[in-house]
Amino acid sequence: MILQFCGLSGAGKSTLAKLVREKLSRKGYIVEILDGDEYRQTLCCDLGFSKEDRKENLRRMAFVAAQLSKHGIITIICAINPYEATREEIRNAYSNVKTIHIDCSLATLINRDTKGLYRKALLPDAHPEKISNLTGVNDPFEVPKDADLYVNTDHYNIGECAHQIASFTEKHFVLCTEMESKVVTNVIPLTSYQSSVI
Ligand SMILES: Nc1ncnc2c1ncn2[C@@H]1O[C@H](COP(=O)(O)OS(=O)(=O)O)[C@@H](OP(=O)(O)O)[C@H]1O
Ligand SMILES: Nc1ncnc2c1ncn2[C@@H]1O[C@H](COP(=O)(O)OP(=O)(O)O)[C@@H](O)[C@H]1O
Repeated sequence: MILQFCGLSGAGKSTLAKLVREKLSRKGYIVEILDGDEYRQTLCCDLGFSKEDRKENLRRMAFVAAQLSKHGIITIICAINPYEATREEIRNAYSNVKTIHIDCSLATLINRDTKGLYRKALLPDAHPEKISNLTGVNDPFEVPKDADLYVNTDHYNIGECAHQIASFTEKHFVLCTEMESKVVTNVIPLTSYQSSVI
């Protein structure tokens, strides 16, 4: 299973992914997080923030996610993932992909500004520290029309949001042997999966 998060910087993707991993691990699930921040320092260190580069970033992350997902690992793609076409491409390319929109208002994000990115993006154009291409400020975010789950981190606290995602994941988790080809065979009930990993 692949959880394709999307949402603006600071919306809570990494925080919630870690908490969801913690909650699900306690129940015997194996969860891996592919974090955009980490991938951009390693596998995707050649990429910037143009539309094409973001698309390529997601393509690589989705490929890795699918490799892990084939083995029953719940894999969270934790990236801004701003374009509908890219999200759709990932949904079409791999099996059991769920899109989770981690939403938060820009006003709250500017207030949180955990990485100082919003301050820099909002500087005057000529300022030497000014950054461009910050999603939600000077780069687009296409709101998903058909997210499988919508989580609002303005209105719900961290614990409540993590609970919403973990419950959703448990409800939709199936372990298949032929994930990639979309031929869903040998669906193993969770109970036998859990007893085999514990
Ligand atoms: N324009 C710009 N300039 C500098 N830094 C930026 C910019 N946009 C994003 N970031 C930072 O990069 C982190 C990873 O981005 P992503 O890989 O998730 O982006 S994308 O999915 O490819 O659109 C992203 O991580 P998060 O803050 O966790 O979302 C940001 O810290
Ligand atoms: N309901 C919430 N869910 C997730 N994070 C929240 C929430 N409320 C406040 N926060 C805070 O917002 C920040 C989100 O940062 P982070 O998880 O790194 O976001 P992202 O990965 O989307 O860039 C953290 O400092 C976190 O404590």
